[in-house]
Amino acid sequence: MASSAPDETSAEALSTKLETTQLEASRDDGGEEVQTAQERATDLLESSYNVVVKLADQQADVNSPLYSISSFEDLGLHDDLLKGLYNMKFAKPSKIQERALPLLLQNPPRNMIAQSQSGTGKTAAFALTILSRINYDLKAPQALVLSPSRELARQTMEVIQEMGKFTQVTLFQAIKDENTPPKVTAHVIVGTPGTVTDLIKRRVIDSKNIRLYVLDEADNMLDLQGLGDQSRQLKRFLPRDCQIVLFSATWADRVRKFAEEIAVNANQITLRPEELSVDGIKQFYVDCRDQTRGNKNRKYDILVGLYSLLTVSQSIIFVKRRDTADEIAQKMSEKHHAVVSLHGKLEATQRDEVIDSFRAGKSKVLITTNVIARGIDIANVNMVVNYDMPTDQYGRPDPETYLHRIGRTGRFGRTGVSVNFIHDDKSMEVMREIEGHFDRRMIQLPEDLDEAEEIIKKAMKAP
Ligand SMILES: Nc1ncnc2c1ncn2[C@@H]1O[C@H](COP(=O)(O)OP(=O)(O)OP(=O)(O)O)[C@@H](O)[C@H]1O
Repeated sequence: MASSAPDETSAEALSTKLETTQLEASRDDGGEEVQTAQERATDLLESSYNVVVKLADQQADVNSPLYSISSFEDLGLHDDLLKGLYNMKFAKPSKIQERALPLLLQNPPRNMIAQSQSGTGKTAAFALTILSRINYDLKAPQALVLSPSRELARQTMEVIQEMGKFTQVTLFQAIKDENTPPKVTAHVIVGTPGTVTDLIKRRVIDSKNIRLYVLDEADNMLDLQGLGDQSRQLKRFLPRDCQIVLFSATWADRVRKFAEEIAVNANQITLRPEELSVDGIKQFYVDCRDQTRGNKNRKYDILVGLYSLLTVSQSIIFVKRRDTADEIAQKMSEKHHAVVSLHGKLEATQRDEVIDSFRAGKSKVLITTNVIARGIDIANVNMVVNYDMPTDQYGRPDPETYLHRIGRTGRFGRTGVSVNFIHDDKSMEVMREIEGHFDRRMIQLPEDLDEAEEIIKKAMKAP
């Protein structure tokens, strides 16, 4: 990398700018356990609801996952990367960045299994590692990032591109239906497991120089119920000394052992389930059970009723089935809501159009299945609706998916609201189990939708 002189985007200039910004913050429980050798810490969590967290506030709450004692300069990053970070208006590292980066960058490289609450900046942690480790003179793939969905792969690619703006980095997007050259020479490959496996097998991607293998949403990527096998199989194509980095907000016990098998002797940063909820996200439910009146559409009527009252900047509604997503989207469009639906049945190009239009704010409500439950980062999403509670393939409660879904709001210190729609005793049971898992009570919204709207509105504003 060419060295760079600090310019008007320097840390000082940036922090002065930040200190003049009006922000609010609050604190609550949460925590983190860093397990390099014996080091352990129990932490609290802070949330704020503006774009950046005021430095002074962060310093006041040492237990926030957004708090750190270091600066990016302290982490020994190259000037070109610092410039990239300032350009993205990142003033200070979050806790996961502060803790993970020195471990990720140590030599000889060590594997890493890391956990941090949703929206706390895991992507930047591995993106900076990648950009720090590349030999820019070698025109060959050196880092491979796998994501569970094309939407997340595209987003991650853009983040690395943006962060590496002042470097010579080149990237390749290995997702279905992309134009593929005969030979990929880009430094970094970001893709989904199926397409990457196919390209490696066809030798379009030469894996011999890959020194960094990152599984984002790694629990999902290693879970046999998820994308398991391909991500694990891919390891055999990689050099033996390749550094393996696994990141997620959730690590169900059943997948942790796979993680430890694939990332041997890894440094680990872990959280307890009760520390995982982001306090900026206020969790509600509405009881749509209707034993007396026999209104089959009650759940839908409440949904539309709420949306006609609420002023939400952007929101995501999660449903179980693709046809439900389309059906609700159609009905809500008829009521003049700017709605789109996204699920695995759409063509790749359609999926790209839908998510791009939502990201650009052209559509306000995105109705989707679990395809984008993970990782998607859209700042204006201030409400998530679980129209159907998340369950696994056997109908059992799926707390991990729940956490990822609601984590599409309340990102990096912002506030957000989640609302669960409970339509029968089974869905109530699922919600209660999820409450127990995270040790969090969800607040019931009143039947009167005007009152419910007031409560939601207040929660969206409250720090
Ligand atoms: N140090 C920082 N300063 C300011 N903003 C940051 C910083 N680090 C990350 N962000 C921003 O915070 C948001 C969330 O980051 P990111 O998407 O990496 O979260 P995550 O931990 O990967 O979440 P998830 O678990 O949902 O995948 C992004 O918009 C990112 O640009």
